[in-house]
Amino acid sequence: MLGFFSTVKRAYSAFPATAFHPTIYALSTPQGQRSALAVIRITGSHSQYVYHRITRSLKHPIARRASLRALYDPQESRESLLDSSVVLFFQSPLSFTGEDMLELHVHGGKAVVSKVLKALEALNNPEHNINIRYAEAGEFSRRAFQNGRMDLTQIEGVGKLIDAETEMQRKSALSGSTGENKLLFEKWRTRILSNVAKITAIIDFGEDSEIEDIERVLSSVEGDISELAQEISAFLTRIERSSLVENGIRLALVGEPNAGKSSLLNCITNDETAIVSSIPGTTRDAIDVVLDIDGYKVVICDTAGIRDGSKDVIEVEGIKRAKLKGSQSDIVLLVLDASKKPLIKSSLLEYIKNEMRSKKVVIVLNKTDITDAESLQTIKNRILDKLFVGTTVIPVSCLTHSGVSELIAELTQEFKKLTMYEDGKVLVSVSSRVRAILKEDVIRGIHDFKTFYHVGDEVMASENLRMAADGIGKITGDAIGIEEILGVVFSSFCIGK
Ligand SMILES: Nc1nc2c(ncn2[C@@H]2O[C@H](COP(=O)(O)OP(=O)(O)OP(=O)(O)O)[C@@H](O)[C@H]2O)c(=O)[nH]1
Repeated sequence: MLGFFSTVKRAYSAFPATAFHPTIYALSTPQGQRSALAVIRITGSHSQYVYHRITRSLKHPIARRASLRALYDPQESRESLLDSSVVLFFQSPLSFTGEDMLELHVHGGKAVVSKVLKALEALNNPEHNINIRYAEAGEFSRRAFQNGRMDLTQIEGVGKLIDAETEMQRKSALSGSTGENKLLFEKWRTRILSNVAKITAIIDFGEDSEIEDIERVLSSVEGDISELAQEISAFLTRIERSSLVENGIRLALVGEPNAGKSSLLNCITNDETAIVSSIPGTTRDAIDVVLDIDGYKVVICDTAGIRDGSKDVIEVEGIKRAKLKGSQSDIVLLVLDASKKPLIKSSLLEYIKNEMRSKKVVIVLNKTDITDAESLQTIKNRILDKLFVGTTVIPVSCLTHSGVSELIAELTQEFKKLTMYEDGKVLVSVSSRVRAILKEDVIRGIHDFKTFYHVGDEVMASENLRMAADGIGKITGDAIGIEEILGVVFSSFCIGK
């Protein structure tokens, strides 16, 4: 009996849902770049055919074994060697897409890649039912989804993993790509559906039951759903924190003219990895630099010096923008010139105290190389005791770089605090699609369930719970009518993914 079922299962799974779709191919490594290797992937029922034609081998490829093969142009004579390549074959269903898949690891020269791609294109022969074409964006992942190899959250997680630029972005993408989120969403869906089943039983058979039994079941449903709503809300908070990791923590350098803001930016960028080069505006405008600081994506903004009484329209505009950047940032670095008297003008002091009240402000006491130790200690005490009680003061010298590593260590602690949900809980990054469905379908469904539950309308209460469950189905791709969702998910993918 067991043998029969396992045979049936094998026969079924060996036949992917996309079996009659054209075989597709694409360059999976970056396009148009000279490199040691380039990987061309082919997926679909004609993958083996491609293998035979392009290697001129009559033997079946051995699955999951890398072998060195000469590649030939199938259209030309025996001498038409294209390249010598490592070839890997994956047999359906045990491949990324669930279909037969072939990988050609060719040399990464532009001419080699272009010639091999042309050779694959020439294998298209619709008259003989051999449909082979270049893949569309996200088509490999789409087939993986269609053949049940991954759900939508995993596919979106893989997309985020590929896009990750920093260590924290990589970490937060993992829960999606490894299927951890999928398991959590499935658990929620099952929990909601089991509560829907309980209410449905009461609607259908309630007349035959004792009133106390009905009330007991309904209140257990309400209790369980309330608990679940809290769990989902906590998950949403974790997602919100993770969006800081994804979009970058915004750090504004604010201070009076000549305090050393640009010098500090240069110090930090020298020490850390610049992910993207500086994005200049006009010389007096705010400048954003994107950095990787200890695994966190950080957008540092150098702003125009803030001072009163300027008549220069461009400077006035620069000051206005500097203040705006300060208020839009997550952390403000207030740069003060320790050698200057007064240390800070009252207008800037008031501005920081009033406008930056709700923000983390770190005071950077610059130019310590030209300030004696005694005065420095007096200034530090004055800041901590009078000017900005309870803030953090880091003395630095942009000239000698002293104190810069302490400043970076302090900032990293702040980044941790900003992005941490609860001790030990890792960040979780999901697509904006998933976030929207959780808020609009799932949380709203649960909210409306409670409203109808409290007025005693079990039918509408259960209908809204079902809507919440369908929302989760939309997230993972289990919902009926999924086609409209697929376009949204795969539109952001690149070719060969
Ligand atoms: N001695 C000393 N000079 C410094 C230090 N940091 C900056 N400077 C000098 O201070 C002057 C102003 O530095 P900037 O970095 O341009 O100051 P800023 O705050 O960006 O100035 P604005 O663009 O006018 O707002 C320059 O001459 C720097 O060389 C430091 O740590 N020690």
